[in-house]
Amino acid sequence: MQQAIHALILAGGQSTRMGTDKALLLIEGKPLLYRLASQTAAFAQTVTIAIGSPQRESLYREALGDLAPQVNFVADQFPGCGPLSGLHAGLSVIADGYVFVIACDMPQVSAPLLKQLLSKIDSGADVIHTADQPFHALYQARIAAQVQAALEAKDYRLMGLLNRLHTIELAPLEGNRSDVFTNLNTPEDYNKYTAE
Ligand SMILES: Nc1nc2c(ncn2[C@@H]2O[C@H](COP(=O)(O)OP(=O)(O)OP(=O)(O)O)[C@@H](O)[C@H]2O)c(=O)[nH]1
Repeated sequence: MQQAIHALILAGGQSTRMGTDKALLLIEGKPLLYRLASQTAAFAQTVTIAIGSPQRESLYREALGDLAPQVNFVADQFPGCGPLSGLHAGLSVIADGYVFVIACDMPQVSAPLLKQLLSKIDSGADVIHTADQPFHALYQARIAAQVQAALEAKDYRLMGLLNRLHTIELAPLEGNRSDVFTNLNTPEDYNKYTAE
């Protein structure tokens, strides 16, 4: 069965540890958000950014420049509830198919990870993830209602949600996993990454 593949970038956090908006950090002269939108647009039918607060849209449009018209921006319906709220907001506006979810503080879409996840889409599972990082994974758009139920119950744990869904957990990715799952949470993370 042919499955549509979409991308969802979670970008509604507070960046407290970084002290400045992580989505706008410059890597090789481009904002992180721009890099991820461009990398995901290369394989995804649509790219959605879960921006948290609607006030961020104009700032992020500016950061995306020429890519902005290709991107959907969606605000959280459960503000302040963390990444699960961003997952909910994104899945709610995507009609069907699988959604590749990535955090805005991850500097790189990993081709090997994507390939491993996509190898299982014929299963039709609700979620396909590796043992490394269950949020950075493929989610069926149709599970938006279950994510909403978890948020309404104030249960913000991803593992609690996954336990109620049909999931496929793949073995940890081989090779240097820090390349794939690196995320930039602090100024030290950013300085180290950009110095490499
Ligand atoms: N849409 C949305 N995304 C969120 C929310 N909270 C976190 N995220 C995103 O989820 C990813 C992981 O977030 P964290 O690093 O745990 O939190 P953060 O708020 O970004 O950073 P800290 O304030 O330093 O904890 C990042 O891409 C965030 O932008 C939220 O409430 N809504």
